[in-house]
Amino acid sequence: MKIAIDGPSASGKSTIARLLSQRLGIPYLETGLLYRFFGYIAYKRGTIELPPDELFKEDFKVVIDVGKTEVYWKGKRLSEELRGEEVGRYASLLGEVPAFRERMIKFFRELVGSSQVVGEGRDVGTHIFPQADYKFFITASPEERARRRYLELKERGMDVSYEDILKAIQERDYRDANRPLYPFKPAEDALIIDTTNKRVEEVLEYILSIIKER
Ligand SMILES: Nc1ncnc2c1ncn2[C@@H]1O[C@H](COP(=O)(O)OP(=O)(O)OP(=O)(O)O)[C@@H](O)[C@H]1O
Ligand SMILES: Nc1ccn([C@H]2C[C@H](O)[C@@H](COP(=O)(O)O)O2)c(=O)n1
Repeated sequence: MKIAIDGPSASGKSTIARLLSQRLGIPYLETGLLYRFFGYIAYKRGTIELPPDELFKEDFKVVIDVGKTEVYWKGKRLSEELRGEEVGRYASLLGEVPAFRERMIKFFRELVGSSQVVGEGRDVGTHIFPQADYKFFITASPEERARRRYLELKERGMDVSYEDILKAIQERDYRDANRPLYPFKPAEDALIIDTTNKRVEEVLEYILSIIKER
């Protein structure tokens, strides 16, 4: 079984996908983490003008398992290095490059093959696994998503402002949705779930009820 969970930044899709993976015992693929990894490489080099084939020559490894996706670079697991807004911005800018996105789609398909997966990101249900058995699009208002991201980064001890995060989210939403090729949008057959006024547990139980119904 393949489940696609897509949605905009800070909508809560990683939280839901990770919990769903654990409840179902199916490996979790956090595609945004790989975009963030290459965004990190581009950030360190100060440019996104990097051919996909050159980026993929990096010494990296991806491990997907129940409840987790891990990225290793030169043998070291990267985590906090990938979570900041600046790396996210570089990741988003790379996501605008069609050749890079096509290379990422190929990479994810080869990584998962015919195995079961809960795939989460922006284009899992539209392009990575269009034949997924279930497709959910998790969203929330920009203000609520900024609030969630603000609380998340503050809990990590980062000195951030709600206003800056809201602006970054709105800019990224606009950029992701207005890409000439591969614009960010829900799959036509995705079930859209607005979580603005919903708790994580409510969203998870609702999704599980949909999966168990079939
Ligand atoms: N329904 C919810 N209500 C309140 N907070 C939530 C909800 N869902 C997730 N959160 C919190 O919002 C923050 C962002 O969630 P998460 O990282 O899952 O979003 P995301 O869509 O994967 O973000 P991104 O794609 O930008 O990485 C986390 O701190 C998470 O605990
Ligand atoms: N499948 C994906 C996953 C992510 N991206 C881009 C878009 C985001 O701005 C950025 C970071 O992802 P996040 O950690 O916020 O999920 O990477 C994409 O274009 N396609």
